[in-house]
Amino acid sequence: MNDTAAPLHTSARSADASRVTAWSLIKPYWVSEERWSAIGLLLLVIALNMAIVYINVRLNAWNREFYDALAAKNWNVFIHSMLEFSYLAFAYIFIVTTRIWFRQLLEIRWRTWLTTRFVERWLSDHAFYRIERDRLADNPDQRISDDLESLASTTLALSLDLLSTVVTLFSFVFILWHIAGALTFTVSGTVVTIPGYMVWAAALYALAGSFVIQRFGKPLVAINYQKQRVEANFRFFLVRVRENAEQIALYGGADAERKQARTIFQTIYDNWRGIMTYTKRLTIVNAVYGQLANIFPFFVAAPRYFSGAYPIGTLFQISDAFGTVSESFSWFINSFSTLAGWRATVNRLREFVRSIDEQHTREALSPATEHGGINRHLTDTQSLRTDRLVLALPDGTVLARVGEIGIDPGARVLVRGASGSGKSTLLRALAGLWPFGDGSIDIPVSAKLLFVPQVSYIPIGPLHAALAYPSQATAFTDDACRAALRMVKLDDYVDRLDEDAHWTRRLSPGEQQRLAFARVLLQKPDFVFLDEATSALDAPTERHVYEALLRELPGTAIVSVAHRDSLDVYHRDTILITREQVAAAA
Ligand SMILES: Nc1ncnc2c1ncn2[C@@H]1O[C@H](COP(=O)(O)OP(=O)(O)OP(=O)(O)O)[C@@H](O)[C@H]1O
Repeated sequence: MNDTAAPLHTSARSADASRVTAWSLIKPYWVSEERWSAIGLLLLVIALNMAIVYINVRLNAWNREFYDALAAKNWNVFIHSMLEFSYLAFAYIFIVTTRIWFRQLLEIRWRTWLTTRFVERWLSDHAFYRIERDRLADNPDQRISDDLESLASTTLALSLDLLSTVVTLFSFVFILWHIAGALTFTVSGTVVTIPGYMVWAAALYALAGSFVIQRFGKPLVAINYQKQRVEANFRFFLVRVRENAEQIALYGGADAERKQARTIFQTIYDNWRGIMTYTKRLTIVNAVYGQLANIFPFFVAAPRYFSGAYPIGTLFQISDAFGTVSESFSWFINSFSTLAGWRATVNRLREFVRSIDEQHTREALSPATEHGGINRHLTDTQSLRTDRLVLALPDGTVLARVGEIGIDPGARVLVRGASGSGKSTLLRALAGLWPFGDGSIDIPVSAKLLFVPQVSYIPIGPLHAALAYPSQATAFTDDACRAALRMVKLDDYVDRLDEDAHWTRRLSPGEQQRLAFARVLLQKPDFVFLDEATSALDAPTERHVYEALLRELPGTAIVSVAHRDSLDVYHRDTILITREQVAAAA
């Protein structure tokens, strides 16, 4: 539907041009109105990270002093080392705790910002509706809750760790280079000297490990992506069973649901087996790498130690520095699965943003909109009018030729037609949800339109809020709500406005339809469209609610879709919708 009358094909072209990158997901927060507090927190966390690196450097030097004191049986230096260790350890504990607190604070602030923006975009311009109708992206709920949480936390973790690692690496390479010295040996009579040989050994050791891990761990990216999807599908299935518990129970559908649960869970199982396979391989490589790391530095440093180049304290200091350097080099190795999960998250969010950006593309590329689709204009008139309106399906099949209709204020119009002829589709087009077809619709710009489907959405919460929906609960006084409830014969609920409940489960379908009528009475729209809104009511109650509507809202145009003749008396005009193929076949 083309509310602004901009041609559909223009939005399709601009959507094609949009490219979503990981950076375009990360950057907006850091240049937003919250940027100064965000950057301030980030700098604080970085400073605390640097303080930890500094303490690690001090602890490394402490190794030499401590082990040399042990070897020399020097009590005074030993005690001094112990004291030094105590205050270094205390500072370490304090800084690590403060750092995690500020990092988590930054995380939740970033996530809040992201979530607000994503929810806003998802709920704007009917994106949430198009995404479901055209199946543009699966499980938006998971992307907004899990993926955004993971984007904020993992991006921070990875980037802050990377920075600490680089600083640690430089500090310890410097230490290792100086304390371990050069290795000199003779090959076929030629004297070969390798300066800072322990650093090269650590780098080679880590790079070899990285290479092997890369090879073994790469498929984890795709498997992790798949994992989030299958988990979300299963959760969605369970929620649907929960939401439709009564219908399933009445149909005796537990067996069917059990089979379905098994089938969907099988995808989780298969995915998990894939994860197990690759985790096993990664664990073997990591374990070999980790175990070797314990002895490798001693092995490499041994020749110079045995030649008497340095005392035992320095050997331990070298071993500690070597461990830190190779650990820093191998940061990529240890972070591989985190990185894989992060990439999967980013890909899912990119796909989601693209589906929002390109939500109009599917409509624009549909054969049903090649002449511009249904154009909906807001005009300065009193009446709602259609001009050469044709309703079609997304594949271009013409559903019904509605042509010209006019609905004046206070009109009473009945929409009739066989099941599947396109009556609800006509209401969707009038509501701006259905662009497929041709022609135009003029809507009075200042008119309030209200659409009441056969099954109304009722939010979980206090009855007052459920009645006021989609307005805020405060929009209507308690007295107004009570009066509306009485008018639709919901007297039992008059004193329960503050009661919190899952009203869709609590109220019978007929009561839910009466609640929807009470909403109409409260909202007082200029045009109300009732799509089989009394299908669950008995004849006297149907009469009662329609009479209340006509009496209370005399100026409101009432358009009802109905199969039953009982509503004829409340309407003056009829629109007959005839399905095109049915007519042709006849
Ligand atoms: N998103 C969609 N994609 C393809 N076809 C659709 C879609 N939505 C509706 N239809 C088809 O459009 C036709 C008209 O549907 P609509 O709901 O307007 O019928 P209706 O006249 O209101 O029927 P009923 O009286 O049974 O409620 C149906 O055949 C339906 O299957």
